[in-house]
Amino acid sequence: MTVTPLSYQSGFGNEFATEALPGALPQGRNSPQRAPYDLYPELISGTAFTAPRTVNRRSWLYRCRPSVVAGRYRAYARPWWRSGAGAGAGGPVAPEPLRWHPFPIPDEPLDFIDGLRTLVANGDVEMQTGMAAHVYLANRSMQGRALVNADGEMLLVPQQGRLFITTELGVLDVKPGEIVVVPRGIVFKVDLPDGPSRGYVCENYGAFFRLPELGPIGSNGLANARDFQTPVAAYERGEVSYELVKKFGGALWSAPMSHSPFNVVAWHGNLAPYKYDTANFMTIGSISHDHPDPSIFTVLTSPSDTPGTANCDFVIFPPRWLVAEDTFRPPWYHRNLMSEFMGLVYGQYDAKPEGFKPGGASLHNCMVPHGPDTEAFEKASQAELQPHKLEHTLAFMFESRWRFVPTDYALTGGALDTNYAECWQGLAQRFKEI
Ligand SMILES: O=C(O)Cc1cc(O)ccc1O
Ligand SMILES: [Fe+2]
Repeated sequence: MTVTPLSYQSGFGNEFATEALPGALPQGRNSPQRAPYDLYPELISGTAFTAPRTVNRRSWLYRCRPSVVAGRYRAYARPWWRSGAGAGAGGPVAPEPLRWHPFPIPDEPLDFIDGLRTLVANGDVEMQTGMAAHVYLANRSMQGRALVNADGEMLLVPQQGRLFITTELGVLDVKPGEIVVVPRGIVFKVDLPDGPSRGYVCENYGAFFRLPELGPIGSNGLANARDFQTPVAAYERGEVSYELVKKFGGALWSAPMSHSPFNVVAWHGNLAPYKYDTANFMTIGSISHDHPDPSIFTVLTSPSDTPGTANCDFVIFPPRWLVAEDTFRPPWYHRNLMSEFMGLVYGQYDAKPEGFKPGGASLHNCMVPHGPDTEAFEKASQAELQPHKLEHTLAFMFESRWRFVPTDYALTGGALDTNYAECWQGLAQRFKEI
């Protein structure tokens, strides 16, 4: 790679333009008869050509060889990476809340691809709807291989260990607390500079993630566009052989390449990977009374065809001040239409201070009742309501309009907390008719 130290372009969905060699980006046209440095122009579109301008995404890549130069694909069986509502064993999904202890990172050599385990999924990759939530449990960098996902965009939430991500469009260094999104169809590889690493992945089969509308909040707030960081062009020199692993139609495939797929010398456009530091999230909350809906914590949303009812919302619960008066401050008890998958990057989550651990997960599907555990209820209903800062904590939620189906790995892989529902059984009747 030619770029050290890493630099980024700022903004969300901009018309970015970047070249690793001076003059490599054609000016005034996209596909000149001969491009500078005899590079091949190549288009990647992330939306239909005719998608409305505001949601149209495409980029022009100027590369040493076009992507079509690759060997034949063979099936690459990886049973842990599952797709869509058929991801489970096939039986009905019990209407139970589920929780998982932290997923242990195995000792056997596993890179990001082989260490990926699907926990829950919904929708259908063929219909471009729904999503999967995975964990990755990896202990070595992807050596001589690259990954490309035709089924969806990949939102990575590192929980332990930094990720050094090489993409066709440049490189990103992502630490826990930050997230990274690689669009559908962009080739990437994951190196692990910190050794054994764990994190969560949202594989979004639906509409690409975008910033939520701000409504009465106004023109600033939540995740601000300028805090998103997209890499500058960087390319690998020389004839290095690669294995290209492709997710396509719910299955994995592998093809040999006699050169690096990371051979893009310049690019421009608005379809690009980006990272975001959740520390920059401008959190909004109640400064009078009551616990607001968690939609105020939406970082990114993938809409569905029904307005306001997301294919997937990516929501964070970051450090913040709690100041609401005469208010039960943790989440209320609730049953929701939307299905909720949660993970914890670090610290404690206020509704489940003990049982929900960093590196673990929970699932509350459509209309499955849940809320603070007994201990959290006792504490919060008696606490003296001073301004209080929730510190050193970062939980998140992938929330979807479609019910999640847990996989075999999720149910029988050893991390399931079989006593989860016990955490509410101490909620005795307190009602007294006077
Ligand atoms: O269930 C959860 O812990 C997530 C959540 C948090 C909150 O503050 C309100 C609703 C909600 O689903
Ligand atoms: Fe909830």
